[in-house]
Amino acid sequence: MMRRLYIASTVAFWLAVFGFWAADPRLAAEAQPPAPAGAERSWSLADVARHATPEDCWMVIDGVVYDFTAYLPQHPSAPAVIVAWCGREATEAYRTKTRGRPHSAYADQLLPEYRVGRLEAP
Ligand code: HEM
Repeated sequence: MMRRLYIASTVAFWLAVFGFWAADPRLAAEAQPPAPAGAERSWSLADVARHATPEDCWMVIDGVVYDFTAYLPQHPSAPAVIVAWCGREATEAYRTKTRGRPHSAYADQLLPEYRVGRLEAP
């Protein structure tokens, strides 16, 4: 009788251990390797133009598409200065701040966080 109880509880223990292991979300993450670099999404200018409001603001800078919606409230200028570029190709505006002077290296470092893909080849 005790022997059966011992075997049953041992089996139950290891089943529980296996169950927690199999349910670990980190395993699911490992099962799906990150998308290869070439698999980044491409967007057309028409796609970008559909995100042209302060509540949904995409831009293209140097062929890269960014979603700056979350950044807009942090931008140091008057909102209108940057919002005017939502939904548009904004490389020149970014390079010159529309005032003939470039953004700082710090500003450049912020860009990758907002990247959502590349502009598709014409
Ligand atoms: C594309 C349209 C944009 C325009 C027209 C624009 C314009 C400006 C202006 C007028 C200023 C304040 C005046 C000055 O510092 O000279 C400024 C500052 C700044 N902007 Fe922008 N900006 C744009 C996009 C961005 C983006 C996308 C970022 C970063 C994600 C950014 C980051 C900053 C930062 C960090 C500053 C503080 C000064 C500096 O570090 O250069 N801006 N911008």
